[in-house]
Amino acid sequence: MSRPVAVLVGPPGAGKTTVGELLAARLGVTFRDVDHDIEASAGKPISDIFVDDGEETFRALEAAAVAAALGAHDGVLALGGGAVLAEATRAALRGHRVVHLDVGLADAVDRVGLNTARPLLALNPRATMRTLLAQRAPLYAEVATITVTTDGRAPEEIVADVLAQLEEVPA
Ligand SMILES: Nc1ncnc2c1ncn2[C@@H]1O[C@H](COP(=O)(O)OP(=O)(O)OP(=O)(O)O)[C@@H](O)[C@H]1O
Ligand SMILES: O=C(O)C1=C[C@@H](O)[C@@H](O)[C@H](O)C1
Ligand SMILES: [Mg+2]
Repeated sequence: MSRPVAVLVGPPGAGKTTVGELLAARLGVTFRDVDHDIEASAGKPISDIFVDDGEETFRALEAAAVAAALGAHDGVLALGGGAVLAEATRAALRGHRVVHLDVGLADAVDRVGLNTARPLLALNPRATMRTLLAQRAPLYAEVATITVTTDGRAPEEIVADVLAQLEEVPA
């Protein structure tokens, strides 16, 4: 049984994948992204899972993939932006070092752009992102042991902040 050195959560565009890869490199550990795990198991992109099978099926696959990765990965683990919606996942995160990458509406929309790989944001990205940030803020706060703001900051600077805060939080 392994446990991640850090689990990254946050909205789409927070930089979980970007910062997670850099953080893992700095720590000399491997990086794993639950979104990629789900795509590998399903054999298709997340956008196709949403279209073919629906969001409810995706969320069930996601909760199972998070539970599996939490028990099997000892590096940096990034969760999908909506993983914290599942109560079971929030419970499973207790006792882990969970880093919330916080991002405001303007930066999140800028970063996500018009990328249709994010099915929830394919229509009206700005309004959807605003609703999503408001609904999920309390959930990210509930699971986080560390919160790092990412607005207007380069990934390297965010990683340095995460590393400094990780040193202060017992493993
Ligand atoms: N701190 C940053 N400053 C500027 N651009 C960034 C920053 N972090 C990430 N980006 C860019 O924003 C986009 C989204 O980043 P990334 O895919 O890492 O986000 P994510 O949190 O993993 O999103 P998702 O939940 O959709 O997987 C990418 O194009 C990335 O290069
Ligand atoms: O914010 C969300 O609900 C999502 C974010 C992505 O990471 C993917 O997990 C998927 O597109 C759903
Ligand atoms: Mg990502």
